[in-house]
Amino acid sequence: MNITTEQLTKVHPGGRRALDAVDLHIEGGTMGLLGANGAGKTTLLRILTGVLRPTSGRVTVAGHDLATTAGLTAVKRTLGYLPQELSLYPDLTAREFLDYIAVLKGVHDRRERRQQAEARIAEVGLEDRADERLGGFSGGMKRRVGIAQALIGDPSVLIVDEPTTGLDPHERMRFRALLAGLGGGRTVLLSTHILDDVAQTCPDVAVLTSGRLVFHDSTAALVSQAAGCTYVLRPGPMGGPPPGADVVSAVATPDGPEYRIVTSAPPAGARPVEPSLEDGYAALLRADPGRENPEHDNSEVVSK
Ligand SMILES: Nc1ncnc2c1ncn2[C@@H]1O[C@H](COP(=O)(O)OP(=O)(O)OP(=O)(O)O)[C@@H](O)[C@H]1O
Repeated sequence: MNITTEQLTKVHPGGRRALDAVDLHIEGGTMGLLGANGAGKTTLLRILTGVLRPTSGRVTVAGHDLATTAGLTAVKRTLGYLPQELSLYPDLTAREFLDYIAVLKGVHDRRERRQQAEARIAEVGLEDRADERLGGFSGGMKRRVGIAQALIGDPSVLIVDEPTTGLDPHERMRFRALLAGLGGGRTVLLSTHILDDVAQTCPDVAVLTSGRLVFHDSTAALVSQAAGCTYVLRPGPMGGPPPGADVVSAVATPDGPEYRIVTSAPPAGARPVEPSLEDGYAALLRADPGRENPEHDNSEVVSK
């Protein structure tokens, strides 16, 4: 199912231009959405889900125009959303909560609701815990319930906002495996700060910077942004990273720090290495003048 935005712009109350003429076309499959804090990711997701209205521009999901009441209703039926902050009722069991969400989504037949809840519980692997109260769930289990509620109605578009933030490494791995399994036949849009999540689950990726779409291509193409400019450097115990280079990581070694850098002017002794997604992302942002302050210049006066 495809999603298209044309010249999509959102100026929030107070004048913050969170999205600036974004033209985006997603044909299907799983796409990662990256960007610094305040880059506009959540604003974009909230517009796509119909929670927020754009200031200008057009959004269509599977050909339905979100600006029309009929289009909005059709899109809400075909779309599941896991927001950053999902309120779970601690006294409800997972099964009761999913039943409640199904009621909110308009599933009035009790037997159908039960079938929906069972199917989603199985899909996210919570069969053994479905009758426990949500208040006792771990962070990872809560995210599974979050995905399960988004899947009620078997939507063909799934939008997920920073689902692995705060999860421990094992929970994150399990969650990634779950997300990868949901992609078949669905369009999944995953917003995250965790580049590994994108590297592991998303064939395609888009990057927002200060509300502008600065990249949309395959994840491999983002990695290759750093081809020929990624190095490892050990400057010795007293040495620091070379000025002008982006330090992607620094490892403490007995001989002093080892820096992984992205630079077009490698210092003597720098060893070239194969780039990762982190390197590619750093290389992309190097070219962006607003990278030091993602909110630097996108305020404007809004006239009423
Ligand atoms: N309701 C609002 N009212 C006013 N400004 C807002 C509102 N929501 C977001 N903004 C501003 O719009 C910009 C984009 O915010 P948004 O939450 O979309 O970014 P983000 O990329 O999701 O950030 P993060 O990664 O920190 O969640 C920010 O400058 C933010 O402060």
